[in-house]
Amino acid sequence: MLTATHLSKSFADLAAIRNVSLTLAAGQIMALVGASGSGKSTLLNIIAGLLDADRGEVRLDGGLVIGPKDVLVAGHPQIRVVPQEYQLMPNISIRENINYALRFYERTYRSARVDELLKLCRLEAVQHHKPREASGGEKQRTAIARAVAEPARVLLLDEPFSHLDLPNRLIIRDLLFELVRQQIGDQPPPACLFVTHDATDALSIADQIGIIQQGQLKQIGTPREVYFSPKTTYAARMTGPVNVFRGKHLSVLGLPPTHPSEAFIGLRPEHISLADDGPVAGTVQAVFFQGRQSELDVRVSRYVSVRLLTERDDVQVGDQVRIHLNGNRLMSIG
Ligand SMILES: Nc1ncnc2c1ncn2[C@@H]1O[C@H](COP(=O)(O)OP(=O)(O)OP(=O)(O)O)[C@@H](O)[C@H]1O
Repeated sequence: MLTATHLSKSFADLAAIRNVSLTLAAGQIMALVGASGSGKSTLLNIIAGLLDADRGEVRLDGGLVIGPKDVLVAGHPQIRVVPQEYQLMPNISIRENINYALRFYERTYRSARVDELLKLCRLEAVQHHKPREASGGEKQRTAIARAVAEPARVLLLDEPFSHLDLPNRLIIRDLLFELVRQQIGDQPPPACLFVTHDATDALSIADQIGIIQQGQLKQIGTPREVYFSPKTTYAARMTGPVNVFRGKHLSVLGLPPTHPSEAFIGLRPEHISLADDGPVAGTVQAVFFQGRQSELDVRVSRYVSVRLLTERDDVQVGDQVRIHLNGNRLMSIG
């Protein structure tokens, strides 16, 4: 069990991390989602024992994770970090990069373990390539293989999806999913924490999502809890497309006045539908094709437009449509 308690960290007069606490159990994946500059990397480095916190502490299974100022070599042997820039050794092959992490092990075991990791991380075909000959996805997978080569209790990843195309993002997602279920010998599976500014992958893979804003952990919950019950507009927007309007707009949207007029209300696009007998009329302003469905912008009054999802593919800009909003899915977001 990893626990961070009341962590704070300032750089000069900038409070980068403010009183953050979290817990993460073995075999669990947590994603910290936040905008650029919200403090994600700073928090990750403190948890890894690579940066000293000003206040608070990190413990792994009860033992203190000591910051760099009090140890000879920064970091914790059971906490592995996959940095954003991979930091592979450039002059040796992918196989040798992974092998290096196991250099203190006996040769036969080492070779078998490297083979296993190359297979798991789908790197067999490129194992003899140098990092510069590898794609971003392959480098990312090499960095992950290297990090988990020895059994670890915690795997920390900084923006593991950010530079990758969709197929590679899916490979990494599946790989992380597999890794936290893998037990080596009698060791428990690792806990995994990653930081990201894009919640798409986080929603599909994480057991817990934390929303970080200006150094504060504003909300923590399952992906469904945070997605469907965000506490703030920021949490709603960080986790996906959302319509945000005021209580006073409910009537123009065909809904009863259940909220104070200045209250912010959110409604996900999937909870608004085109319906021939819908109570609200509007004009289609934009159509964004997304494959299985399209996202439509529909203007319902001079001041109110909504975004909705439809599987219909016969709708065009300028069409007059009728819509239905699912009032049961309104989210109070402050
Ligand atoms: N070593 C440092 N010295 C001074 N300020 C720093 C240092 N490291 C981070 N900061 C500042 O702390 C804040 C949080 O930075 P951090 O890198 O943790 O954010 P982030 O959420 O990871 O951002 P990004 O998504 O852009 O990587 C930023 O305002 C940043 O400029």
